[in-house]
Amino acid sequence: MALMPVSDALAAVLADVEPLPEQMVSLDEAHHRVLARDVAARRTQPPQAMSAMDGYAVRAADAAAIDSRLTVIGEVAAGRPFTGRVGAGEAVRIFTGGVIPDGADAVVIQEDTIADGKSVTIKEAAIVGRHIRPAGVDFREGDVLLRKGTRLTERDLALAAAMNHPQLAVCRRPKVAILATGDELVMPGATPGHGQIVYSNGFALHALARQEGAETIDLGIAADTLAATTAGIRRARESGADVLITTGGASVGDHDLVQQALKDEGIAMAFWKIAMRPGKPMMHGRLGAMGVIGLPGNPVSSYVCAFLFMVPLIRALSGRSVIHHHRERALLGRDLGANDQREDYLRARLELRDDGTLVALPVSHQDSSLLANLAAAQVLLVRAPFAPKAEAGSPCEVLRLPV
Ligand SMILES: Nc1nc2c(c(=O)[nH]1)N[C@H]1C(S)=C(S)[C@@H](COP(=O)(O)OP(=O)(O)OC[C@H]3O[C@@H](n4cnc5c(N)ncnc54)[C@H](O)[C@@H]3O)O[C@H]1N2
Ligand code: MOO
Repeated sequence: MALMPVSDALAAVLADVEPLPEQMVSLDEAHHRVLARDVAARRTQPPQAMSAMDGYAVRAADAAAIDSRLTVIGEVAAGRPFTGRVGAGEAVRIFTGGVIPDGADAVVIQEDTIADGKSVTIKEAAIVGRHIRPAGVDFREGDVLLRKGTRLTERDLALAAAMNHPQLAVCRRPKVAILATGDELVMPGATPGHGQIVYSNGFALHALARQEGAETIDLGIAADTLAATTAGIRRARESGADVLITTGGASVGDHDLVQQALKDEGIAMAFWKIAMRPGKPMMHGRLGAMGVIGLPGNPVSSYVCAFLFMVPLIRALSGRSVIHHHRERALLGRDLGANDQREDYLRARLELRDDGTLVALPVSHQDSSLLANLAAAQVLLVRAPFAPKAEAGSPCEVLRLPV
């Protein structure tokens, strides 16, 4: 198969992907979940005009002159409205959040009054509407304030609560099973034997998937045999995973068995090999209802491909309306040579200059095994296939990596 352009590969990964079914969750469980439906206010907020300050509710006309003296006929606190009416020459003691009594059209703050038993002297002229929050100034019953596809922030939760929703309809979290392959891999903390490598890819993949709202299933490390790889793939299906992510064994070597195992299990392979660097040997297909992304084993290739393909897939399954990474403009921090047929995703540091411009400085060693400079990078600098050489200071596009 020929190398597939990155944009075509991404379109294939996302083709026909539908948001997962909805479920109701309490507000406590809804943080960072994705709304499956629009949410309309169940009440008007505030439901009545309310005081924004502690002071006196008055008729502005009676309190327009300094030293006006008004009779205090009652008190209103938050949750305890005053049932009477403020008439000429009268005032009602009021506290923040109290319902403005009938007849009153202004609040004079406590600091601008002198209270004297049953009367109050006004020391600052009242103005109609001053310190009053009109009914519905925040929102009205029926207003749609949260949209389907929104990933709920903590602020959205407060708003949903104020709209009187104890629960929200969200999409089920995607289940992402992660299977590593490689005889050479040992877990962190072990003492690696000669030629052994410490397993690292899965830690980034699980964390990235979870950060995007997925539930992850750890299928461990399969040995480089067809039987072990196939067993891992079967466990993914049995676990009900929506997505299987494999890492390693994606290339052309004698021990690269992932593609063969997937084919033996009946995968409908959409592509293998992308015109990108790092990440060329990535593959994608569907095994029944389960989407499969076969990531390359090189640690940086594995991460960059997951960032570019797994993340949008998880977002689409989660029901998010915004699934694509946002490209930002920056200036190139150093000269770059002409590019070949592979779209490049260069690890780069991002600097903010005093004049507000962003400068992306690609690290000098871009080998796909180098995790230290992946961790140190803040962005991936995107270079189109066959981009001509570019000088420091010329415009470029970057994708910010998660913090
Ligand atoms: N003749 C060719 N050789 C290679 C090609 C090619 O086109 N022709 N492509 C190269 C590219 S590009 C990549 S990327 C790699 C990807 O190969 P695999 O997916 O088969 O990866 P492995 O061989 O299994 O591993 C590569 C490397 O990464 C280490 N690794 C693997 N898994 C993990 C893990 N979970 N944690 C940490 N490190 C891991 C592994 O030990 C190897 O060192 O193929 C090139 N070859
Ligand atoms: O695609 Mo590989 O990731 O160039 O090393």
